[in-house]
Amino acid sequence: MNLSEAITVRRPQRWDKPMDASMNDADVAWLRSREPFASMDPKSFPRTTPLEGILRNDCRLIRCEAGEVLVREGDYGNSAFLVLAGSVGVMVDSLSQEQLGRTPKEKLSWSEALRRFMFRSPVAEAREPSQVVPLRTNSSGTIRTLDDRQAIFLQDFDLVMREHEHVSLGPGELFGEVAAMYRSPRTATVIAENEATLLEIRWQGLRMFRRDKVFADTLDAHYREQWLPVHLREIPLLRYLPEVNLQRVVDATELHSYGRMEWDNDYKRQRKLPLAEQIESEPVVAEEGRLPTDLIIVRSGFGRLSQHYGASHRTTAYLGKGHLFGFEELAFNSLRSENLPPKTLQHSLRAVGFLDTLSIPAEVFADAVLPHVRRSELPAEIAKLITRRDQVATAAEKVERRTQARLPQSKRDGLGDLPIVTGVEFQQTELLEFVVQNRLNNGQQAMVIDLNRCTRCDDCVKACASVNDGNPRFARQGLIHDRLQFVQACMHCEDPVCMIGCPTGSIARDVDSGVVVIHEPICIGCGTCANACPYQNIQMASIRDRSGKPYCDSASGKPIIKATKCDLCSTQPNGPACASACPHDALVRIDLTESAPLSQWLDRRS
Ligand SMILES: Nc1ncnc2c1ncn2[C@@H]1O[C@@H]2COP(=O)(O)O[C@H]2[C@H]1O
Repeated sequence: MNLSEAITVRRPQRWDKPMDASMNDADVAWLRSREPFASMDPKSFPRTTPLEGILRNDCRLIRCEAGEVLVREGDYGNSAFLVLAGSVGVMVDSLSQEQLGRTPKEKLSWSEALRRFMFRSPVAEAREPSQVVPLRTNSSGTIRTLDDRQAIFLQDFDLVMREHEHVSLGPGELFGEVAAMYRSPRTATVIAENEATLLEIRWQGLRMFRRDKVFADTLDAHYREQWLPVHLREIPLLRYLPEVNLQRVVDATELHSYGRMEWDNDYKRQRKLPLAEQIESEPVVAEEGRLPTDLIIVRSGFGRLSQHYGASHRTTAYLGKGHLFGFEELAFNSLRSENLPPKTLQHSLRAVGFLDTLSIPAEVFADAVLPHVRRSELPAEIAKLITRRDQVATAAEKVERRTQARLPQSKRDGLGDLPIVTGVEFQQTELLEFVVQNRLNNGQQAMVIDLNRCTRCDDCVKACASVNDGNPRFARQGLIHDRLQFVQACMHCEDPVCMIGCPTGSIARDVDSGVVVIHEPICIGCGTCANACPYQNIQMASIRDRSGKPYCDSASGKPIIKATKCDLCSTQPNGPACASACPHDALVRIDLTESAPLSQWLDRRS
């Protein structure tokens, strides 16, 4: 290429779009005079991202009023908040969905489902008035515009604060850092107790502030003390650990982050790369052939397991939240007899998009964790190894008692040479690679069609429309691999990017079922979720009444718009209409966050 003909443009910069364009020099100077920023050493920050720059571009000042719901338990969010003035209450007791303005989706009875079907409106996207705006009962929240924001308020705020235990946070205290740093659901609802000023810090800024050692250490110590024990206890392997052992694990665990949290922005570009290049571009967490040094637990994000295959790599499985890496190798190494060489890692682990891990050092794993893992939770080969070792030990004790002679060590451990299968055996490598490449492994309820059986009758689409206001929540289209079509319908993702930034908490995950639903009365139609969904599985729809008249906003005269998507027919007595309507058993809703369900489904059909 002749460079003299090139068109030179300024490459987009990280701070081209500040979080709050109205943040000015005076605001930044004022913030710099307050803690924790006053004590931060500007020299800790690189020239390209100075402290003042982070304050100006990654933060915004928010004024809130008593009763405003600032974050809701269970939501996803990517910012934290520093209290500058006033106070907020962190609700120790969970508030009900109704108190947060959401209407729980309850299953309809068969008769009610039938009645609704019979009397459904001929108008597409028809809604009753109660579905358009929140019911103004005493317990529901109301939406108000505050400055340029849509804020949701608790109506019976005084009563809620009196009746529910809460912790008050005042000036200088930070909240919302758990979800912002670790991409996990909000652990509590936080409400403004009075008129308060907050500094909202988006996660990129929060990570940059960690350049200041005191700030980073404070944040880490707080996480380690308050949240790490909770997160570790959620991992099945550590469920039965005595308290003292858990504390040992807490003290020794290291936290690591790989890749970029905004994976959703990158993946469309990356998936066009040839596979080898794609894999090479992924940050390596642990490498095949090396000795395992830690048990790695996926805290959030996604990982790819691969093995060398000729000059390239072959994907063998993918990992998601809660999955373990290196377990079998570490267990083998700690149980093996001395005459056997230690096992090296059978796979490499790479971050796909972003990956947050917890690493438990090998010796802590061997001493404090492995002895307390239930046999039923161990891989069969490892359980066998332990059983054989215990049998030998018991036999040795008997012999010892009888003969008073000591059994030689080599003999006692001599049954360790059992075959150990490490990692996940997988034949459908190309399918796995396709799933990871297109980040379909984010889907907990992906819609997959077996094209060998599908006759294109569209009964699935028609069934969806019949239970969804005359408008199907998907079209029979989507990525195809071999005989499988991965349909563009909400997958109820493990990492629900769509839920980040919803200003009213309208899009939320049902705690029991894991289904991501939109609570329409509090949806303000801003489109944040639809823009954020990396798979374009959310549509914005103008809504009407049963006679076909559009609803319009009384203040602006503009049509009322609502976000719509598949809700997995969570109110239907028979589950997802798409799957039940398929006359050819060609459509399935399937969990793609694990490799196994898809391969098992395919095995059953072949
Ligand atoms: N028991 C608690 N004491 C103080 N703050 C809490 C407590 N529980 C939760 N929080 C804060 O409330 C926030 C809710 O959102 P996050 O989970 O992102 O981060 C959480 C913490 O910052």
